[in-house]
Amino acid sequence: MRLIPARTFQKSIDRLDAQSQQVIKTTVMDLYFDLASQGKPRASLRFHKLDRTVQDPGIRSVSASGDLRVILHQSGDTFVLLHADHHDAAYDWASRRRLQANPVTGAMQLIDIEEITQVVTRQVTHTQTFLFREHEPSYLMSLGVPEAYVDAVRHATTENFDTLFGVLPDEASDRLLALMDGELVLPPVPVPTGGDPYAHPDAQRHFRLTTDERDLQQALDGRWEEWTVFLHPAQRHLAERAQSGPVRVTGSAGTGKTVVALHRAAHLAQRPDARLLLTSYSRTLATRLAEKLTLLLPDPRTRERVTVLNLHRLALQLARDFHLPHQQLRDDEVTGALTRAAHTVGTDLPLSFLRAEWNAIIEPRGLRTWEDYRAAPRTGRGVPLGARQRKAAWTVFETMQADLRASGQTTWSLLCHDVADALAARPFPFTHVVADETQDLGPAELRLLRALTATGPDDLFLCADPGQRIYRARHSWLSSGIDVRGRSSRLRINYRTSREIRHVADRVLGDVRSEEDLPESRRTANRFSGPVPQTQRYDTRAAELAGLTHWIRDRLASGLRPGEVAVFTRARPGDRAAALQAALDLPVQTLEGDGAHRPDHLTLTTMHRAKGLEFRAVAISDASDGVLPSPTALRDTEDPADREAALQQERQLLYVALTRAREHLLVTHVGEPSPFLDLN
Ligand SMILES: Nc1ncnc2c1ncn2[C@@H]1O[C@H](COP(=O)(O)OP(=O)(O)OP(=O)(O)O)[C@@H](O)[C@H]1O
Repeated sequence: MRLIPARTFQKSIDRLDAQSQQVIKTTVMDLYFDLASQGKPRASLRFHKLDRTVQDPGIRSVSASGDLRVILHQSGDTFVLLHADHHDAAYDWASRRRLQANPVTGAMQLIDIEEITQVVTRQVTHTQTFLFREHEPSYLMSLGVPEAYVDAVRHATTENFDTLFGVLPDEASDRLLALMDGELVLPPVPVPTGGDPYAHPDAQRHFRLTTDERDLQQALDGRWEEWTVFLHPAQRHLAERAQSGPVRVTGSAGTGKTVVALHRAAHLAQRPDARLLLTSYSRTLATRLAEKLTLLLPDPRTRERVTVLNLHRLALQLARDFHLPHQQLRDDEVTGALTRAAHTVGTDLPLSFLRAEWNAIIEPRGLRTWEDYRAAPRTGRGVPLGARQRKAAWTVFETMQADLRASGQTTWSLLCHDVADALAARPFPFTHVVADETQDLGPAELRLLRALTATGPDDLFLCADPGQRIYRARHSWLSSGIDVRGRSSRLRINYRTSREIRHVADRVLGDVRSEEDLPESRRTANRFSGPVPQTQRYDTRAAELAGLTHWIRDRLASGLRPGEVAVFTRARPGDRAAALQAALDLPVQTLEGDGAHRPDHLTLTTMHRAKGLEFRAVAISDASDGVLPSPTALRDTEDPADREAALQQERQLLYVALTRAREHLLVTHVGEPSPFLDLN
């Protein structure tokens, strides 16, 4: 006997009130014990087939207390828990569902028949170019398209595929998107004759196969969040597959890259000799990763094999251990040091040029000698440099570096290079490195990551979205010794945001290029629809604050908790935190500390700190002309290439902020809107 919970079952229990949830849990455990011990449920559960209105003859109902019902499917001694709800709603749900194996892959699929009828009707009214018409039905089914949807898929057009992809199983949408990107998509291996339709990787996205009593109890206690158990086949493949070298996982915002990084870390940590680093950009993100990893690795002995630390802290820790200079200069202090060196040397090169050259070439690459600088390519720099000028510039940089060394000071990139150099003479601290948010790593950080573990199988696993690069200019990974060719994969199912929010964010972002300067496809399928994002103009800051307060109150009144709502600003929020706190009479957190999740706090923070996080409702405050792009970010960008890069980073920053929202999005501006919001 098997009792298999489906993803739909867990989602349905989540929607019930606490008391009903408890009743359902007790009923399911009773059912489990009855089936396991005597092969049939006790009479009081009123286990029975549903009437003729149901499309699938395998559908059954079980009575929990009162009018609560559990809908399940029986086939021989396999029982699948599908749904739980009050009587009428449960029966209505059941009347529209069919559980059937895909005729080509053999994987079990749950189908919503009414949805098909609606989608097919909508699809066939269109007469534009059909996207998948040339593909044979059997090929489409081999990609995971349920038989009942084949017709709709063959009628999909560039205008309506988005809605269709929202209702197809994720694995099918993912493969169809890959076809649209021009990839050769190989079907998954089908279930062998006589094999188990629930064991196929496609089915594991929807059904939890291994169920003993403890496992079932955990599911019922809500200890399996969807992302912990129901991985998409592409995510599972990436998390579990042995790799011959560095891997790059890419995907636009909300496509589950962090989830894959967590599962990859948990998978590698099963090896008894593993010493693994799981890292991300900021302290907040590392804290969140650590919280989530514990869900995947409840056994402390396995968990101990993983160090979760943001790269800054790790580098600083190693620099201290290795007795390297680690007192880091702030940006303005770097400018001061450069000004002093220029003065000592007596150059006539403009300071803005020297600063840009230091930022783009010398510091990130850790250039220490004239020979290295002379040989360094200046591709992408707008201002050409003659040999004499180059030598003159180097004299300034050399003087500055000598000054820094003499006073035990350094900069972030130089520190990374020093630590990487020191590691070369020591045993590798880690057997594997899994890193998230790596689009923001420059040459220095990449070199450090590379130096942390030996080159070889399963060494580096890097998740990145080039569209979310907000700290660094584009930089080739290959030139930093990280070769992911043949080991690069894209995730295409967006689990976070509504289709409406994604559309706005994608339009703000525009085209994106990869680390190696190749165009990046950003096609994704969203799993749900939501309210249309709003843009609101105000004439004064005070009116804007009042508008924001009103919007937040509405969200809270509609049932959202304070921890599910966030406001993001381009500049530091300053006294706005206190003003919002007073207006709403709620605690407000700015994420400047450890970044731990506080469900009773509203979040008000910068767009930069929003990176990697998510909220049900997000307001972007003061996205006004003159504020975004930030004039400070564009300062010292006389070189057109620098200016273009800075503008692109500001645009990507807005994209990051917009894509933190799951359901509700408000963008406000005081006076004219940011030019990035001009979407026509
Ligand atoms: N297989 C899955 N099933 C259900 N939910 C998932 C799955 N994978 C990811 N999610 C959910 O989707 C949301 C986005 O996931 P995640 O943060 O991993 O995306 P991301 O690609 O790292 O996003 P970003 O680049 O914007 O930070 C999270 O709420 C996560 O729990």
